[in-house]
Amino acid sequence: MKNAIEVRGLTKRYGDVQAVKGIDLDIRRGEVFAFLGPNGAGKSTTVEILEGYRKRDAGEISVLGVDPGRPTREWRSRIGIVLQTANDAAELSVLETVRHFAGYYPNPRDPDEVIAAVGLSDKANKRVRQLSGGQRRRVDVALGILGNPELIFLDEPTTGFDPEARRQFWELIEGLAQTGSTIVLTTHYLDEAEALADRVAVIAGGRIVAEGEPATLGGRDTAKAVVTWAEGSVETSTPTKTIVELSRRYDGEVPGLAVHRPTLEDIYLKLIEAPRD
Ligand SMILES: Nc1ncnc2c1ncn2[C@@H]1O[C@H](COP(=O)(O)OP(=O)(O)OP(=O)(O)O)[C@@H](O)[C@H]1O
Repeated sequence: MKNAIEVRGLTKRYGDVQAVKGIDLDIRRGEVFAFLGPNGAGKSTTVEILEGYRKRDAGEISVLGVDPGRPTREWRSRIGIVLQTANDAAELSVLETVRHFAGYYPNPRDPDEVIAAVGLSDKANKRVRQLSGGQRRRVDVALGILGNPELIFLDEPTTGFDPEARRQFWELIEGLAQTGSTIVLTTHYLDEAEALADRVAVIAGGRIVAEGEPATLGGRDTAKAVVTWAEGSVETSTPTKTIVELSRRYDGEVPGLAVHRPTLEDIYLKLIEAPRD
C-alpha cells in the first residue's frame, strides 16, 4: 500500500453548517503533510474523521488500509495522536507519565528512549507540572510516539512556543520523519509548513483550494518577481534583466535594491480570499 491515507468525496455537516464539502486526498507513506486554512475551514473536522474520532456523512476513507469509521484496537495502536490540549498528569514526573501510558500499548517503545528522542532526558525526573509550556508539549509528543506509530497526527503542535523552542521542535519532527513515520499536521504557521511539510493542502470553506509542495503551491515558483529600489518598483518575470538595466542606469550600485518573490504566506492569503461557493 503506497498511500497511508486515501480520501474520496468526504463530507460532514453539523446542523446548518456544511463543515466539509467534498474532500479528495492522498497522503503517501513516509510523507510529512500539513493542513493549512483559516479558523473554521474544516481542518479539525477532517483530521478527527481520519483519526476515527468523528463520524463522516459520506465518502470513502482508508487510513493505513482501514476505514476509520470502524476503528479497531489494533489499528488505533498503529496511530499516534498529539492533540491541541496539553496533557495534565501534572503530579507525575516525566518518566512516570511516559511509563504509565506505555502500559496502554501492545508494543511500546522504551520510555527512556522516547524521553531522549524528545530531548527531555535531563527533565525525566521532574514533575510535568514544573515544566515550561514547550517542554510539556514535548511530553505530549513523547506520548504520541510511545506506541511506535506508523502514522502521527499533530494538531497545531507549536502554538505558544518561543522561536527557539519552535526550531527545536521542528528538528524533533524532522527526526521522526527520517525514521519513516508518516506525519500529518495542522498549523497556522506558514513558515512551519514550509520548513516541515513535503506537501500541504490549503482548506477553506470545507474544500481543498490548493495542494502541493510548499515551493510550488499556487504557482509560487512561476509567479512574477517584484524588483524595488529607492525610486520605483516593477513586477517582472525577468528580474535579473531588470537589475542589469537598473545597474546601468545608476552606473553601478542600485540604491535600496530588493527582489521580492511571493512567500508561502502571500500565496496562502490569495488562495483563501478567492471566492469559493
Ligand atoms: N461539534 C460541532 N458542532 C457544530 N459545529 C461544529 C462542530 N465542530 C466544528 N463545527 C463547525 O464546523 C466548521 C469547521 O470547524 P473545524 O473545527 O473543522 O475548523 P478548523 O479548520 O479546524 O478551525 P480552527 O483553525 O479554528 O481549528 C466551523 O464552522 C465550526 O463552527
